[in-house]
Amino acid sequence: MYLVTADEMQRMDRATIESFGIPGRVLMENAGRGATAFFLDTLFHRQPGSVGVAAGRGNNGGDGFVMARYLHQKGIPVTVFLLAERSRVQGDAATNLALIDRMGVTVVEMADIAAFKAHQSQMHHIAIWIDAILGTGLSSDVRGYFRSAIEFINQMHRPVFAVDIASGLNADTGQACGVCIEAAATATFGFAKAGHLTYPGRRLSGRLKVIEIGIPPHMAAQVGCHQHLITPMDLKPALPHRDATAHKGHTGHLLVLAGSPGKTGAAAMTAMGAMRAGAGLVTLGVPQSLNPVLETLVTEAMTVGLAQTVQGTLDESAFQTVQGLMADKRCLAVGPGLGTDPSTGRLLGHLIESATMPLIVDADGLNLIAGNLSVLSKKQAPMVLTPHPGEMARLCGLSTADIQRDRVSHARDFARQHGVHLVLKGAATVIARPDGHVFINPTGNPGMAAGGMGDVLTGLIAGLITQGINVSAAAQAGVYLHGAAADQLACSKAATGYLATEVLDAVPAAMQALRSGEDLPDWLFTDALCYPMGPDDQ
Ligand SMILES: NC(=O)C1=CN([C@@H]2O[C@H](COP(=O)(O)OP(=O)(O)OC[C@H]3O[C@@H](n4cnc5c(N)ncnc54)[C@H](O)[C@@H]3O)[C@@H](O)[C@H]2O)[C@H](O)CC1
Ligand SMILES: [K+]
Repeated sequence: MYLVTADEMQRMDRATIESFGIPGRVLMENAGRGATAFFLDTLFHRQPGSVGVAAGRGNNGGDGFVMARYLHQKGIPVTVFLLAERSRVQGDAATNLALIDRMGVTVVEMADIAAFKAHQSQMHHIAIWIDAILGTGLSSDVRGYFRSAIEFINQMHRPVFAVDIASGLNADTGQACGVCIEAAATATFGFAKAGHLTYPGRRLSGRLKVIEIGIPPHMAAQVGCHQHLITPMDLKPALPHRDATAHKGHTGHLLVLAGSPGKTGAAAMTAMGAMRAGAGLVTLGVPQSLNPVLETLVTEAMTVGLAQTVQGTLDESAFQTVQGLMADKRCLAVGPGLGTDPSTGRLLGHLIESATMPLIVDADGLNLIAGNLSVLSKKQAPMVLTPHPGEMARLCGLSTADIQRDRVSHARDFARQHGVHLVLKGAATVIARPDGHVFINPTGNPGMAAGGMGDVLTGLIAGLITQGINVSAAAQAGVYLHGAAADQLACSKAATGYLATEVLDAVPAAMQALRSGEDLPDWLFTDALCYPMGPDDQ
């Protein structure tokens, strides 16, 4: 499912009006009518009461006027608080303002902060707010009058319904521009915006529904949109298919190189992640002194002890043996618990240069290449890197806070520059392809902030590649299934405290649910997909 930027949305909006002759007023009408239906379903029927529409002077305000009209027609008490001089409202918004005037909707004009303050007592009676202050036209940090108005609405602690996007939220990055409405629900138009699905925007948007307003769907590809939300519908066709006559020789063989003293669990969970994803065979190469431990830790995978350094990490001299092991493998996963010995780093360099099958690098593997990114240009086969924000910061020579401020751009730029698939982990994991397309994951929950989860993910992605599906689809499906399995545990067990090994065990059921289940609901409970599954379930 496409996710769009503010600029792409504006271009689609314009193209729809100009090329198809659909008037802007019709789009605004569709937007306001669709938003009203979602507003009534999701917030109003639970907490009926007087409605306040906080409206700006642009088209976002115009959508708010349309909503006020529909609510008024239904006999719902509604007051429009216009945060601008009437004379500054223009175009379709002005047309709709004139309409509600004629229908007798109360419009309170508050041209400046003084007028706003003068009407505060009237606003205290509002039970539920519609935020139509700023939409995709937001162009800078919110200051002055609008900042005070947004803070005032947030401080009232009434449910807020955002029109298109919570006012103050950057539609592209999901960051608050100085201040932002904290919405309980958002109706957005045409397409979800990238900022709705990236934190903190995802939390600030509440429940999100995309309202169809008449923009032809093919427009997204036409204007060059390159961001996507991962959905079951998109994933299903790419999942590995298993023939009735399949045997383990058909389902692929993976080589995992992982582990060092004190980090044997990472190696075991990576291998088991691949098995849980359905890989036919997994061989786990570990420093030789750890082989006896791994033999008992993993029952289903085969293990091989390899040459080690004095610190007990994999040694460069293991390369020849590893080359032999690589001969019949469909995928190579390197990094979990590997340690950062320079000799291990040289071994990894040789692997990157020589591997002819997809190679996935995680954890210490990433730390080992962070100081030597030029090695990436020597790769022969597709590579997947799976950094968490701290590892990404090391790869980019930036701080973690820098990365988190614009996760999508950093992931996309790195993937493009180095020709790799980049999985930037964390809430709303971002997967960037070398061609610049970016995929955002809807599944997962804060209970996953625990040791071992990343090792499981590496195993899942590697296990899917091993079964022959393309690298991009494997990265997306692995990330989605990892989060879906954890969501299942968060619902059935507890929000925190479940273990990475339990996520492993929950993967097959998550895969089954993905294969046979439905698409995402037509609205998203963006902050926790697994909790109430419909507007009436809360
Ligand atoms: N997507 C569609 O096809 C449709 C969208 N609609 C709605 O239109 C808005 C976008 O409307 P626009 O008039 O371009 O901008 P806004 O209403 O978001 O902004 C209005 C106004 O605010 C000023 N402004 C910008 N930034 C700031 C700031 N930081 N502080 C103060 N003021 C600011 C700016 O100058 C603008 O003039 C979209 O979100 C939808 O809700 C259509 O109704 C239907 C088609
Ligand atoms: K808004």
